[in-house]
Amino acid sequence: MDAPAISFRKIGKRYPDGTRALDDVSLDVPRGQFCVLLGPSGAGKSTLLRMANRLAEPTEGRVIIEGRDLTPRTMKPIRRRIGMIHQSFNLVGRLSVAANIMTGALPALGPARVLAGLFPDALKTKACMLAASVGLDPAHMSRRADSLSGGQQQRVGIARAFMLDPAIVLADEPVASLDPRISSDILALIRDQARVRGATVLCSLHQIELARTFADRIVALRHGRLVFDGTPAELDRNAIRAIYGEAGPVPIASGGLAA
Ligand SMILES: Nc1ncnc2c1ncn2[C@@H]1O[C@H](COP(=O)(O)OP(=O)(O)OP(=O)(O)O)[C@@H](O)[C@H]1O
Repeated sequence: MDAPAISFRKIGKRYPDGTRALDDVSLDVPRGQFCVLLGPSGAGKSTLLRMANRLAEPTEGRVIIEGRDLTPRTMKPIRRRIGMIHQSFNLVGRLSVAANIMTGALPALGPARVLAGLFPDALKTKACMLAASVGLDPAHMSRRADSLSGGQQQRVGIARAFMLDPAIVLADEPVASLDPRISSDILALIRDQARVRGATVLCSLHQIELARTFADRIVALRHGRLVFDGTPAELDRNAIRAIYGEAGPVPIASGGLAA
């Protein structure tokens, strides 16, 4: 049987200032799954997600990607297999949309070629194809990234994440900086792009309704511990209370619920 795309085994994380962010978290994400991480602010979602490409290091436990232990030695080849989508897009505002999309090839090209803007023609063709598939107009390609709307910038972020045909996409609150009205469009885009390419998605969210709509599976953290693991249908009132406590999640403007 295939190894899971991502395995977290007994993960603990204590930051240098003593903050205990994660405690004994074990989770297998099978290949092709759209797995959403829920939990109140400070629950440890970002810390766990960032461990999958070693942007954060566990103080206890193991991270295994497609059957291989993630270590300083294996990090480079494994990072080529992983795309990342950020909450605040993380684009270089003064660079063109095309250049931003092509920076997604950095793990393969290396920083020197990317900084010099030396992109092979095949990558330029691929960037155009990806831009079209995320709904960007060809006229956008030469525009500065910071001249685009937030929703358009996140489309650039999604195209960039798929540049190296990743097996895994990590999406860290990808709609938190966006107008709630376009959050569904952006999540649908991530899900559909991943589905077409057979990629696994681990995505942290604050909005329960969006999690229910898009997730194959929902996993939740509270105070750094796993407190829920089930299908969207299993995320009932009791589960929500276990995740967010008596006060419950905070309502947000879209009519959905946020932590
Ligand atoms: N670099 C750091 N140094 C010290 N503590 C940190 C650091 N990064 C995160 N933390 C702490 O670790 C805990 C988990 O943080 P994390 O960002 O993973 O939570 P989260 O669930 O993603 O929160 P949010 O939804 O607000 O983004 C919090 O208490 C946070 O303050």
